[in-house]
Amino acid sequence: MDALPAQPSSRTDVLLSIRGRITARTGLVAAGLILPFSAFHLSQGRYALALLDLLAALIFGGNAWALIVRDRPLMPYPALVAALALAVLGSVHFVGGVALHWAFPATMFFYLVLPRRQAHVACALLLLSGSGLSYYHLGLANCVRFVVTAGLTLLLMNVVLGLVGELQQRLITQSLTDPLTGALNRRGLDEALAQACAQAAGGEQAALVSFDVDHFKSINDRLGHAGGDVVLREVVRAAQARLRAGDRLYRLGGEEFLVLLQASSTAEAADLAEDLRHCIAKAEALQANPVTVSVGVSAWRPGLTPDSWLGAVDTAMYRAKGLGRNRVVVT
Ligand SMILES: Nc1nc2c(ncn2[C@@H]2O[C@H](COP(=O)(O)OP(=O)(O)OP(=O)(O)O)[C@@H](O)[C@H]2O)c(=O)[nH]1
Repeated sequence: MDALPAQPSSRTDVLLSIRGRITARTGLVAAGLILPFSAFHLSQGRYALALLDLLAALIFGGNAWALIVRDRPLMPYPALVAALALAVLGSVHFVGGVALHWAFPATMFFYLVLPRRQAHVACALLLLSGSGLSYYHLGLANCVRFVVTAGLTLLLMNVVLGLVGELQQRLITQSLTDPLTGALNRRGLDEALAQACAQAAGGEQAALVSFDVDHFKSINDRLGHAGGDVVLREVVRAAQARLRAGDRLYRLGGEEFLVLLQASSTAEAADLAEDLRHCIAKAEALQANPVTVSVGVSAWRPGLTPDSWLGAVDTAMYRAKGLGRNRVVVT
């Protein structure tokens, strides 16, 4: 059974959703910091360098402006990175090896605006050319210093991004999971149903199974609320043991659950629902206090929307209740 739908991880692109904001803010700060250098070089008669810094400040500032006002960058991020790398190397050309200091914030910026792998490549290229220039301008000892400190900067940046990715994954998992039972909660359900409807309309089969614990109030009355919680956890454990990879189990609230079955016809979903009812009734951990469930089944058919599909399976489940509970009703 799928614990969670696929989510972005530290291995994919952890900054995807906040890249624009990061780029706009760092761009504004960078433009503000670089402009005084341009003015200084101008006052010293170093016109080429003044122009280079002015260009870099305009690119950063213009890009930040476009992100803030139009919500999209002035130039694609790889082009921005290339411009920045050229500005760093250009500074070294005009000022000498000391300008290699710019390579440190530049490489960190690369990791903020590019996906990890692209940033690795961009950093490798900049550091390779930077170490060549460092050797040429500053000699072997300073070249080694540059390579080691730049390498450490990259390492630390990757550690931070790795931690961000881990925390992000943990937050996503927590926000989509019911803390009591470990089933999925309602949060991701609307999206999953909309996706399943779209796929089903395209020819794939899908079905919903809704089940509700019978007389759960009296179980709570007998065992206490904590005992009722244990029962809910065991019900989920028994159900999960029967579900297949790709099936998703949601806790809709209280003692009501929903399973989204991929690639299932009405007959297959009905069989699985019957198995679920049986597995829960016979669950070893529940033998001291056996529980039964009433189950509704609804395979997707043309015309069903996420809401009407949910309504259909709910109606089937309530019919199972009305017919005496502990049974499966297929709609
Ligand atoms: N232990 C526990 N009880 C809960 C939780 N959420 C809801 N409940 C209880 O579940 C019970 C649900 O009762 P009802 O909706 O009357 O349904 P029922 O007794 O199962 O009766 P039928 O569904 O008609 O078979 C209520 O007593 C709620 O307080 C929970 O997280 N833990």
